Amino acid sequence: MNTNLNSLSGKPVVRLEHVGLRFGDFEALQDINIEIFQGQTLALLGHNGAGKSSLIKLILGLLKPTTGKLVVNNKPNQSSVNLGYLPEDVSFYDKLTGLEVLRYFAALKGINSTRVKLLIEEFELGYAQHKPLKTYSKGMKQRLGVAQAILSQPDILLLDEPTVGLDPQASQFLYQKIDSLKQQGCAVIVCTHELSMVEKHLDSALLLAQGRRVGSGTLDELRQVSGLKSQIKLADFTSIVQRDSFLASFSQGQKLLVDSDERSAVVEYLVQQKQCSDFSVIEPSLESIYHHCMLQQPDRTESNAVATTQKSWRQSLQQLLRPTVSQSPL
Ligand SMILES: Nc1ncnc2c1ncn2[C@@H]1O[C@H](COP(=O)(O)OP(=O)(O)OP(=O)(O)O)[C@@H](O)[C@H]1O
Repeated sequence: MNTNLNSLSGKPVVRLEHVGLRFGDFEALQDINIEIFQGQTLALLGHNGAGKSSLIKLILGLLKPTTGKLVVNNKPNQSSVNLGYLPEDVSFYDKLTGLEVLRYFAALKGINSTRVKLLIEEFELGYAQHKPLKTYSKGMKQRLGVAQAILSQPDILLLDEPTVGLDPQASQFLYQKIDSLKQQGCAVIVCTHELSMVEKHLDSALLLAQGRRVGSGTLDELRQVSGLKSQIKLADFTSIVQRDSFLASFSQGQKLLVDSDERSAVVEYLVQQKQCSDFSVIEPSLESIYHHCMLQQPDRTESNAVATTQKSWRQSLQQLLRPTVSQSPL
């Protein structure tokens, strides 16, 4: 199945058709079909070992697909594409200063010093630019890492866990930068486990489990496909539901639970009923969609001798979620 990640405008800059990747006997990725668009952010999600970093390395050209076809920016190979990359564990030589690091990468890429100065300012590193990296905090190093990744003003930016270990403000800062790059037409691919943070910034998501696609699309598309219900909270729930049989038919606990295709009709009804105007709608979060998609997967680990850890991952997730999922789909 071809997963056109969304129907938003923009040019596809990355296309994978039936892409598979093997390491010896181990299938790290299987039958991945995606298109990634200019000016959009794709969140790449999945458990540890799902294949996210491998997919990023395929797009970068650091790995070659074992099967299928991968086209990046309509070019025959990635060496002629302007790509930016922040690896998972970014580490620079820590005796160099921030400025020296950026100058070094700029020289490698033939970029002038004006761009370096601009990025130092933009990433708020001016006060520390002459200090060695061993004195930098995690947040400063990540800001420097992202500045390095966008030195060449890439068409495609790949960020492998850019906000891991960062405080909420530092993460927010990086996501604001990512948003502004995307507005300039860059296609951004972010691999992360921080679902609530990325949820506010993504245009689409690809969910992987054990190397397979288990969900993809915009948040709305993922909500629709998951079948998870939205919650509607009413200020005066009990008295309203007691006198309204239509609303009562959706009630569960102290809230209304509605399918995505019922939501707008129920909201419209509430707006028309003047006594029920004080309400809020809570849609299924990316995190709940993620857990739902993961739990829908058949356990294929018996057939894959290398995947013992993935099996234990699945068991712990089931244990963790079983009570919540059985009480409420939200
Ligand atoms: N060079 C390699 N040789 C053999 N197996 C590999 C290699 N690189 C990755 N793998 C395996 O491929 C699978 C996918 O790894 P990958 O690093 O892509 O996962 P990931 O989703 O990025 O995980 P994490 O969230 O932990 O970073 C894992 O089982 C991993 O052990």
